[in-house]
Amino acid sequence: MTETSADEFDPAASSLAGKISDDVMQELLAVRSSIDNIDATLVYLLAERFKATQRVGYLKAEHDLPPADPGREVAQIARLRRLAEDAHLDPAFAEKFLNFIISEVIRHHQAISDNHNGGNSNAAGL
Ligand SMILES: O=C(O)C(=O)C[C@]1(C(=O)O)C=C[C@@H](O)C=C1
Repeated sequence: MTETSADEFDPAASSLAGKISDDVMQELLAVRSSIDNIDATLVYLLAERFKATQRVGYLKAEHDLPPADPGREVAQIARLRRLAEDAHLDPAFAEKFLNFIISEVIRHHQAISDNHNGGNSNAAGL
């Protein structure tokens, strides 16, 4: 089987090795195991989201629609802020995070559109 970068991951890697008690290190590693699972899930979720937005990007390019839809973004942000509050997550962080993702999506949409229109801009590597 081909070795992937995930196979090289050392879950016990730490700058704290040898500096803290074994008990504390064991507890830290146990919590980090959950963090690693959550981070992996985030990567898969983001990959799925970008697959979906790529379809939107092609649809928009084919129909000559602008990459950004500010009205949609306002609704999305208001919704995510409400969800964040319910989940006891800082709504300002949720908004910043969504804006960060959306700005990357818009960059991808722009690259798809430029490509579709015969340009050679390929900022998003698409
Ligand atoms: O739904 C769209 O129209 C998209 O292009 C997707 C998306 C998003 O990432 O959620 C990105 C850009 C738009 O401004 C709004 C939303």
